[in-house]
Amino acid sequence: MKKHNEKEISRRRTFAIISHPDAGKTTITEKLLLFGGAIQQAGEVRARKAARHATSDWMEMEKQRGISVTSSVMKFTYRDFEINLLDTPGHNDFSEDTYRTLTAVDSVLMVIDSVKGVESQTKKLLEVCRLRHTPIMTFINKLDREGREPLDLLDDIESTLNIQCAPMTWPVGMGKRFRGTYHLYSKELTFFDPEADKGTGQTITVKGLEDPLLDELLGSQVEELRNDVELLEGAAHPFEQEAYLAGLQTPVFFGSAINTFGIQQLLDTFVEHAPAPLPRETESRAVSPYEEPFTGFTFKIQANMDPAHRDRIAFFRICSGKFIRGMKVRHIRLGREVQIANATIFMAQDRTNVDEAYPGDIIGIHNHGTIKIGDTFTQGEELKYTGIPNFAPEHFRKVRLLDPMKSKALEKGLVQLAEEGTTQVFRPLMGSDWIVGAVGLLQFDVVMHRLEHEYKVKAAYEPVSYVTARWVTGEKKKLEEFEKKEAMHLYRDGEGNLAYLAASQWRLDNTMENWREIQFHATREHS
Ligand SMILES: Nc1nc2c(ncn2[C@@H]2O[C@H](COP(=O)(O)OP(=O)(O)OP(=O)(O)O)[C@@H](O)[C@H]2O)c(=O)[nH]1
Repeated sequence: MKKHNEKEISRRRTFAIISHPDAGKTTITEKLLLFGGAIQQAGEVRARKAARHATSDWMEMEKQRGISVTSSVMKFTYRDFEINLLDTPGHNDFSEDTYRTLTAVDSVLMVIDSVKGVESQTKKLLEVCRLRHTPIMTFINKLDREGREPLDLLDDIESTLNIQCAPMTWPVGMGKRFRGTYHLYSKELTFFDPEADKGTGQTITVKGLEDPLLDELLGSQVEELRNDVELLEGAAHPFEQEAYLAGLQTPVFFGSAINTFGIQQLLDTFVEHAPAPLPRETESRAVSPYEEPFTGFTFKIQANMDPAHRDRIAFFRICSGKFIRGMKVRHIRLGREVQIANATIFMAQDRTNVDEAYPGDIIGIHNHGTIKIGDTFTQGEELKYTGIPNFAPEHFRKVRLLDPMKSKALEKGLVQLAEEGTTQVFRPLMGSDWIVGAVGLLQFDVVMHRLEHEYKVKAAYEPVSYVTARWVTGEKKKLEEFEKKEAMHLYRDGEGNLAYLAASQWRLDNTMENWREIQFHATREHS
């Protein structure tokens, strides 16, 4: 098969950073952008983020919507590579979008705080990567602080996340005694020097660990390094590109992001080893990025700046072919030809109109609610990309309508907001109160605010005792029986799919145990 656009595709890297809040994601993003020349000084990303988080009040956040759109995708170049870094909202704005973004990347960078080890949010995000065998590169951050023993950290990653570690660099000391890292493959010793440009002092290549030059350079700390590396032989794995690409092994780097130390090593290995855009599955076949016809899918919808217009931006991942402004494409779900006259590409600093784009790139398509998450666009072929699911919510609220005359408007608002994908809505089989479910708590405030301002509906939340949900499917008769017996806990989501809500994990496990013929799903593909 002829490889179309080969040069452009092979130099693209599309990835996201996964980490627990405070591990250093923003700091690393900033340093990566500095290397890419996309920002001139450290602090720019943080300033934008601070503006976004200055208040948890949604009114304020709404003013900042433009900012969150721009920082959702950051495109920059490094050496000859075109890099798309997709933001995974953390803290307050953690939502289903955070999970779904991971379905649109080709690899991820996992950041671990050396003091804290593997933390809960990292674990959750990694589970999502596992669904697609996404390749993972690891950066262990904050070596300038007294953290856990490096061997202990590798053990934590291996056992908690069930992935092999292949250390690429190894730290010499930590905290006040942090001297730098030794590269296990290039045999380079790189000195940490917080005073130097980019936190990095001299780099000296030695002949190996036994080289007496190391004794001279490291003094008494050389034994520590030798002992650690000897222990590594039994405890860790040599780097294997295939195992990394299969998501079975993660290459590990050590550094200090705030001091820019270790970032360039990481970035160089990343562009050289991380995968270029990969083939993607559709319901009928896998599509290679090198195919000539243009195809791709939507993974995120964001309401635009002006709430009065219900204008939305669909974040669209290109999977094959070449995008050219003004091109006609087929919107598969609607079975309609549409012209994409106006798309946006997200540069690290701002948004610009895009004239052409390639697989791996993310473009923003303006629309008035016609595009939904998971929608496929092609140049004619009937394809539907898979693997862009909804994720089961973890928080729930009952919605109480304050003006009974507005029940239609409430329904419309809840369903439309759910279509944007950060919340889900559930209508009970018995009773009439809607339930909103979300992966992150801030989304509840967002829904209330938008119901009031965009749909003119006044409502309030009431607590409800659910903690988890599963979509259920099964053979017709069994499902009817299940519906009858469990009706109190059964709901239909915005698209009419049956879902079971449970008040505890124990309750869910128990129900699953009792209803073995019913299938319970933690994710649901878009119809
Ligand atoms: N000592 C030390 N502190 C660091 C390092 N990297 C980041 N930090 C600090 O750790 C804190 C969190 O860093 P961020 O980059 O904001 O972390 P984040 O993961 O983006 O956090 P959220 O945006 O809250 O999710 C900040 O105070 C940073 O200055 C490092 O290498 N060493």
